[in-house]
Amino acid sequence: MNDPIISINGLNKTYQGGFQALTRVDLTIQRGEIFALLGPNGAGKTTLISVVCGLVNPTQGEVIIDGFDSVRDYRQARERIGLVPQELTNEAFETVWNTVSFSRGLFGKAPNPAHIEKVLKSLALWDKRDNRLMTLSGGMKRRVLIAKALSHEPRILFLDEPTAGVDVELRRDMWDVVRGLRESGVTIILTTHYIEEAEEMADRIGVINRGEIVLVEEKAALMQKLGSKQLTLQLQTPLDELPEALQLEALSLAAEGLELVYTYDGRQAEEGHGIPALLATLEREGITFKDLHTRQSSLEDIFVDLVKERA
Ligand SMILES: Nc1ncnc2c1ncn2[C@@H]1O[C@H](COP(=O)(O)OP(=O)(O)OP(=O)(O)O)[C@@H](O)[C@H]1O
Repeated sequence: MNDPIISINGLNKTYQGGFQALTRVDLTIQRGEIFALLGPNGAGKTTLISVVCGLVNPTQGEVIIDGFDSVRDYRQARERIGLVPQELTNEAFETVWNTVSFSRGLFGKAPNPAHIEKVLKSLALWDKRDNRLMTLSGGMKRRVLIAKALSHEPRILFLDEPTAGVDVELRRDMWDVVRGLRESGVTIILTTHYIEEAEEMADRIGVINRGEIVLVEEKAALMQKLGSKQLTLQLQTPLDELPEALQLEALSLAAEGLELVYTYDGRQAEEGHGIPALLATLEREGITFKDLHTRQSSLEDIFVDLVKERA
């Protein structure tokens, strides 16, 4: 798949006062994907999104959105983007319908009640269209934010921490909503602190640290490449030490000799992880086990490692 909807080329951003928030950022977002941007606090996520949305000017470099330059062709570029912020601002007394319709007007688009109806229905807000925002639950308010961002029919949706501070159930609902949007052809870029969220939803993952993109990878490939796996065997009888045939770097004893732990990475898994050989050796050595389990390192482990390495 190579059909970029956003191309970010050689982007630098130095704020007034001299702080460099982005350094040589190159990034391509493909049409129709869900891209998750991860990074620790202050890494530059908001700055990057703000530049892409034309809210902050780049110091160097360019952003092309669906063929339009974010600075030179600001209006056309901006029109293609919906930005979902974290919080609703100051519209407590407005109704859902008016708020969402008004957002569309801000983009200079002619009213289109049929579109607003479609958006509200897709976000399960149709029954609430005449409610004032102050009477909505937290989850509904968040969906109103999405409805507002979709009101002008953007092709790209930025979600800034879409589930920050919401409970687990609501988070799952939100994930379903986002997946539904993607089905409808919207390209989605989300920032999140919840690695589980990226793991659950993203097609590709980008990690930004100290203003630099340190990694961009298909989620599946990332888990394969960087994730390690562990096989733990619970032995029938404890071992004081490993017999010579089992003295391998990847093997260790744990739980006072009652567990044999075998660690291998994704690449080894692809090449044949050596588990059959290990089991054969155990049998030859007369070592029996009563149970076994495997564990795979999560995206969270991978992320922490990556950011730590570069700190
Ligand atoms: N207007 C500004 N002027 C000067 N420095 C700024 C400005 N806005 C952001 N910064 C700095 O740029 C860096 C990146 O900030 P940014 O808000 O982009 O990070 P972030 O990754 O979104 O962080 P968080 O996850 O905490 O929201 C921070 O060090 C911040 O202090």
